[in-house]
Amino acid sequence: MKPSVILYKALPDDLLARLEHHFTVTRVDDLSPETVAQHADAFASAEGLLGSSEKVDSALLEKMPGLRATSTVSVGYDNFDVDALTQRGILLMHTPTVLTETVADTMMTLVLATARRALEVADRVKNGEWTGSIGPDWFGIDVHHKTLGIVGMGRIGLALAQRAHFGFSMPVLYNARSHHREAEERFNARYCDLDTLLAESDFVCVVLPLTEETRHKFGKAQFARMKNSAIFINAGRGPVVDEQALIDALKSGEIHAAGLDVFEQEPLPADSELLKLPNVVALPHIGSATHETRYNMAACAVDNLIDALQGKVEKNCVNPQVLK
Ligand SMILES: NC(=O)c1ccc[n+]([C@@H]2O[C@H](COP(=O)([O-])OP(=O)(O)OC[C@H]3O[C@@H](n4cnc5c(N)ncnc54)[C@H](O)[C@@H]3O)[C@@H](O)[C@H]2O)c1
Ligand SMILES: O=C(O)[C@H](O)CO
Repeated sequence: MKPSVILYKALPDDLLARLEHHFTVTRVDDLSPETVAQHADAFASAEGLLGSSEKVDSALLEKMPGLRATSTVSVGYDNFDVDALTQRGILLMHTPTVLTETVADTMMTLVLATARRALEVADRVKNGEWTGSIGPDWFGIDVHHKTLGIVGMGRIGLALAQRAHFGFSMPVLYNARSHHREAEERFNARYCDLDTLLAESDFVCVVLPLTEETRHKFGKAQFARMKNSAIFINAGRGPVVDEQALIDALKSGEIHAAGLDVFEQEPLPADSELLKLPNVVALPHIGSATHETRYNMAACAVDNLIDALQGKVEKNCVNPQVLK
């Protein structure tokens, strides 16, 4: 008999067929208590779980006593209680690498869009305001040769450093828990403490995971250390930033602009003050959202679940200690 799995995300037809070749699949809309109650038998007997963007905590695991592996269609896994999974011997698989270049492109998009005010002036054109030669009130600021600071020098940080160094001749600063030799050797990136990075960077680019250590790492004090001309970019996780402190810093002129792909609350509420500020570019968490990359992430997650339930895990595992 095939193992049973719960699928809580839509998959392309060929990937669903691949999953169904290996498993008996129960498709659900979400992991809410109502959905779990409605499909209680399927949850109770499932050995695998595949999807994204839903909380997987002890309360859910209580309802899934047969669970052996979870597979998320994302690299970030802050919505999983990793300790609870590990204690129960359940593998957590994720999708690093396949999305790295696409997310770095998104971050560069935010750098360019905020510096050149691309969305703001394009809206003015659409509103019929381009009626003569444009003046300084339409101008942006240069990106090339400015200093770009990266907080979170992992896979995506490294791909951003590559773009900044080779594409835009930007000096790259970075802050990390340890030196990143490849970033230093290939992209001439300079390690510095966070306060120095904040004080010297023209663009402060954050691509940190959300952990207890990084929650609200950027608040009033950090924005105060940045240049008044600095542009703040966040594509890691929203709660890494104290959003009210960011709004205050943007309104008071403490910093110049912000480009954001992630928010404390997602979807960003339509009445958020961020949306009233002309110097904010807000994207709907599209870091990895291209057709190619979202397909590759889903394929990776399907293969990860097959590997995990067949005992063939060699990569993409968050808690490999479960295997020992
Ligand atoms: N906006 C999006 O759509 C999107 C897409 C992909 C990833 N992400 C986010 O980006 C994060 C990073 O992805 P990645 O593939 O580069 O991961 P990664 O693990 O390769 O890189 C994360 C880096 O952050 C560093 N780090 C962690 N805590 C730190 C701290 N307190 N101080 C300094 N550095 C610290 C780690 O050492 C690591 O080098 C993910 O965890 C996810 O939350 C967002
Ligand atoms: O972590 C990730 O992979 C992205 O944020 C998409 O959810």
